[in-house]
Amino acid sequence: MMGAGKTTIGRLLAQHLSYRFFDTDAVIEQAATQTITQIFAESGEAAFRQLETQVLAQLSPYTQLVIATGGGIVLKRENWSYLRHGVVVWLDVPIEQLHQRLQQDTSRPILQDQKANLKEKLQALSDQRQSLYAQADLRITVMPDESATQVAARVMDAIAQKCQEKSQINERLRLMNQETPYQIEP
Ligand SMILES: Nc1ncnc2c1ncn2[C@@H]1O[C@H](COP(=O)(O)OP(=O)(O)O)[C@@H](O)[C@H]1O
Ligand SMILES: O=C(O)C1=C[C@@H](OP(=O)(O)O)[C@@H](O)[C@H](O)C1
Ligand SMILES: [Mg+2]
Repeated sequence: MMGAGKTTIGRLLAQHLSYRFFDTDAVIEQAATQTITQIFAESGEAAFRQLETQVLAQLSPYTQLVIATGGGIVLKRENWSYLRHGVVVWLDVPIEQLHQRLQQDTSRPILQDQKANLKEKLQALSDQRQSLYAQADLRITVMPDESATQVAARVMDAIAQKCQEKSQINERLRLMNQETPYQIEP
């Protein structure tokens, strides 16, 4: 979700891993030489979503990078084929924290006309997207008082564990394929 910490924690993860870091919103802003707010105002959300897909498609084949996406990346089915090139992490942050973080924010156009009932808007967006966020490989439930550094450390551990599980499964599959096939008596 917006405000969950994707940009902040993504950058920390990249530093820790010595990977390159890209934020799809920042790449779009640089390429369009417009802010996200200007793109929404002048070209509309659909145009923004197209740019978002283009940027993700261009970044996804690369390895050794961390991509922080916008919270709406999950909305297009096509985006999932690109996201699946990597390990997808869902930072699940309580609405109360998102609300606190985004009250003064002016850079997220979807929230700007709803400031009076920001919490309701966030709750509605979260409800709409919950089943999509749940398609992530990893869900990190962030505690209200957890710092970005602490969250980044937990994401690192969870990714390491996920990779270990995957390599164990692959090793088991490899061994199974090596076994002599069962012979049926004539
Ligand atoms: N764990 C955290 N604890 C407190 N504030 C955070 C934490 N993670 C991010 N923030 C703050 O919340 C705001 C939104 O973070 P950001 O990384 O831009 O989120 P996103 O990219 O998911 O929208 C920023 O002001 C950031 O400093
Ligand atoms: O959730 C969304 O639909 C959006 C999230 C934003 O990014 P963050 O999630 O980094 O705030 C940005 O892409 C745009 O304002 C739309
Ligand atoms: Mg962001």
